[in-house]
Amino acid sequence: MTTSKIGSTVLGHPRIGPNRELKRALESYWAGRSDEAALREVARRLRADTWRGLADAGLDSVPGSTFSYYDHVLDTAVTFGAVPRRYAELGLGSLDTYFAMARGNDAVPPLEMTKWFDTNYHYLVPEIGPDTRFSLSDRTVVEQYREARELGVQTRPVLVGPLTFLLLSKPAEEGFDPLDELAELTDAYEQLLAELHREGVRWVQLDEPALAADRTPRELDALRNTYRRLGDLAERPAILTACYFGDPGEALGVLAAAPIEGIALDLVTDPSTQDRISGTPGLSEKTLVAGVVDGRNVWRADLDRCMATAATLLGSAGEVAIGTSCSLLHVPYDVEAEPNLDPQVRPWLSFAAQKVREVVALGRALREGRDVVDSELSEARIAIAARTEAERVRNHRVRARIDSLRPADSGRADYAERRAAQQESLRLPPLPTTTIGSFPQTTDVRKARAALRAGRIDQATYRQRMRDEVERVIALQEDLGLDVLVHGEPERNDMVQYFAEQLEGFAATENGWVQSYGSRCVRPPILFGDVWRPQPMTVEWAEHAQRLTSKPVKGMLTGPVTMLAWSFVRDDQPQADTARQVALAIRDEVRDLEAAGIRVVQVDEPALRELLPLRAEQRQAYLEWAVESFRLATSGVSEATQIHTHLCYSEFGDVIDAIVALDADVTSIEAARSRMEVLADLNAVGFDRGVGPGVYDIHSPRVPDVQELVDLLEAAVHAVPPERLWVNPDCGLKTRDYPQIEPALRNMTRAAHHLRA
Ligand SMILES: CN1c2c(nc(N)[nH]c2=O)NC[C@@H]1CNc1ccc(C(=O)N[C@@H](CCC(=O)N[C@@H](CCC(=O)N[C@@H](CCC(=O)O)C(=O)O)C(=O)O)C(=O)O)cc1
Ligand SMILES: N[C@@H](CCS)C(=O)O
Ligand SMILES: [Zn+2]
Repeated sequence: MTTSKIGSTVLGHPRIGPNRELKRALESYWAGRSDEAALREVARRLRADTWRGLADAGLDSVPGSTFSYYDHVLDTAVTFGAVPRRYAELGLGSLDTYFAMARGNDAVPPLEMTKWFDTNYHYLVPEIGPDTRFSLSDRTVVEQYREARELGVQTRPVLVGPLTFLLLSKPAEEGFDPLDELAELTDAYEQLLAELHREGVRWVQLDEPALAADRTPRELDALRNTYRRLGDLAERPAILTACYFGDPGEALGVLAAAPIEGIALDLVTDPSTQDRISGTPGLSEKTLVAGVVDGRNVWRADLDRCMATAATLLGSAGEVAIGTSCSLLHVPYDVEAEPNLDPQVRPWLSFAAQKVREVVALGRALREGRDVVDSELSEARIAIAARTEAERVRNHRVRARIDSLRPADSGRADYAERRAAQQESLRLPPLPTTTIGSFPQTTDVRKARAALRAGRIDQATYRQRMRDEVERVIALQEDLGLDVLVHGEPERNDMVQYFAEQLEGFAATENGWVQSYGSRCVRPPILFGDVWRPQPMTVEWAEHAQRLTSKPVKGMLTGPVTMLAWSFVRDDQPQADTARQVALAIRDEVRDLEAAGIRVVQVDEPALRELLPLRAEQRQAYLEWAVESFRLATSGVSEATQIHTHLCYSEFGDVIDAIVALDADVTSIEAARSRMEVLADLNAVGFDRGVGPGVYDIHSPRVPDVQELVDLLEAAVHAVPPERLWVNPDCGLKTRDYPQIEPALRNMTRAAHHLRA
């Protein structure tokens, strides 16, 4: 096989559309406002624009699978026939079967959704069982290659690699191991590779990010066997295996020894990857795609440093190509779409469009010499120097305050003392009922915010509408008989962005949308400098709500770890230092809430598990700063103030000790889908605080009936003494509608009253 060069490339691209065209088309189709043909047309246009844009920008190799109707892991499952029978039997067309797997419908719940490694993107978990018959069942990959070729663009199809696919899957039944099916799945990949070869595909990219996590000898053997088999196939495109989100460790040697043509490495996340390359035999014949441009953060690349890295690799591989560290899926489209960004910060940034240009410039510099891209190099140099030297980035008040912190600032009074003081202050019934914070973000609420942005209404009108919404939410909770109320968070566009917009050191974007799952997007704020809270951020809303009721209203804040996890964070200081600064800002807010008469404050940390390093050896250091920052944020109040925290996204096993160490008075935790198993895990580590295992899954529109809630609560009471048990949903209600949540919450309070009796 003669292998063409890769030169310069990106490993993947955003796909929601520069103006969220796909989001709108999907939601319109799901709501029955438009038909399949209209949706397919939007999709076709987005693909064409992306491929042409990448080719016109000068990338030597354009990734093919830059589009997905919902999720690329689901796409791979469908390609190879991993469609569980309950969806296939619905008798729907291919697109609606796909959406049934993604979203569920009246007849079936969706596949489980979970975090894509340590990112804020969520994928659908394939279910593999004895019934799964892998075969090349869907030829979208081939069709899209043809579609691009007709536009004059030669693309490199991208799929999730076979090992990562099975490692991310879950067994359809107990005792079944998806990895046992690797040989059959590899047959199906072989079939696809052969078809792609017949079409004229030159390179195919197989993503194996699972190699950035610890892998067992059995898994490494499976990797070896699979890539040997794929490599030995006579008629196939060249194979590029992409390892990203960290150092592939021993797996690099396995891949280097495999008969494949290329390996893409993430040279941003972990410095040890670069050191590993020179000591790895077998690379000298291969293409090495040096992932020197950060694919998941937004800082402008230091092109000189990237060039230096690429240059040191030149002797190690047959071809050194320039690439991004991972897919650009995790960054917004274009800095140019942000006219109102802070002008000082703007030149420091690079979104997908800018990153493509950086990769192209580096590719040319490596091939033709630095002179050909002299202006790009010097422009980058000026921006990097400006960012390094900017006084804006340092706030001396914050630094002095951090320096003066003492260990006592991260600890509260003894729990027994706190418990007594809180009982005295709150006088709650047994099994108190509450919610996690947000109530439905109705169209009216979002329209009011859009109107404010567009200048159609003024601040005062907007605020009055939000205050009216708070009144409705409080009245509803009174009517439902909940015990600890919330104001409902109507004024928040997002639980991270809302705070970032009010804190110094953060910049918010207007159009910097990044896909979180399916059609849902977020605009991660940009944390560029020392963090400072100029004034209270939530107090007036909590106070307003508290004035409307005699029940305690719970103040609602986002914790330091989650603020970092869901922002683009600075890369010029350790995350622990940044987290401490954010913690201080939250600490001040918690104290101000207390001073305003708020007796319960919840500090959400849903991303605690998400930021856990993929390699076990790095976890302890992370958990230490994560816990310390939460404690710093929450330890500034008296013992009578009850601190709650909330965690979602299950899989708490690896962070269970950290949950105890947070020292919150009450922890609400996702549990409905795992039938309360997390309670036993908490007991096993001696957790003795209040706990609210979520009793119903807010991710589904289904309304649970009283009996099933009673059953769940009975299971919970078996694991936790009733005086420690709280009753609440799994997570916030912002994505649901009132017709779903009213009966669900009513049933929840009824179930709690039943158990109390
Ligand atoms: C809990 N989750 C969150 C994560 N990350 C965050 N940063 N925030 C989170 O809450 N990660 C894990 C999970 C992921 N889950 C979700 C759930 C829901 C969404 C979601 O609904 N996103 C919204 C956008 C939210 C937002 O920013 N809203 C703004 C702007 C709204 C908007 O688009 N307005 C329209 C006009 C208004 C209209 O006509 O409706 C416009 O500008 O065109 C706001 O409310 O002001 C989404 O729509 O995707 C995300 C992650
Ligand atoms: N308080 C937030 C937490 C979501 S994880 C909410 O209720 O939406
Ligand atoms: Zn949650």
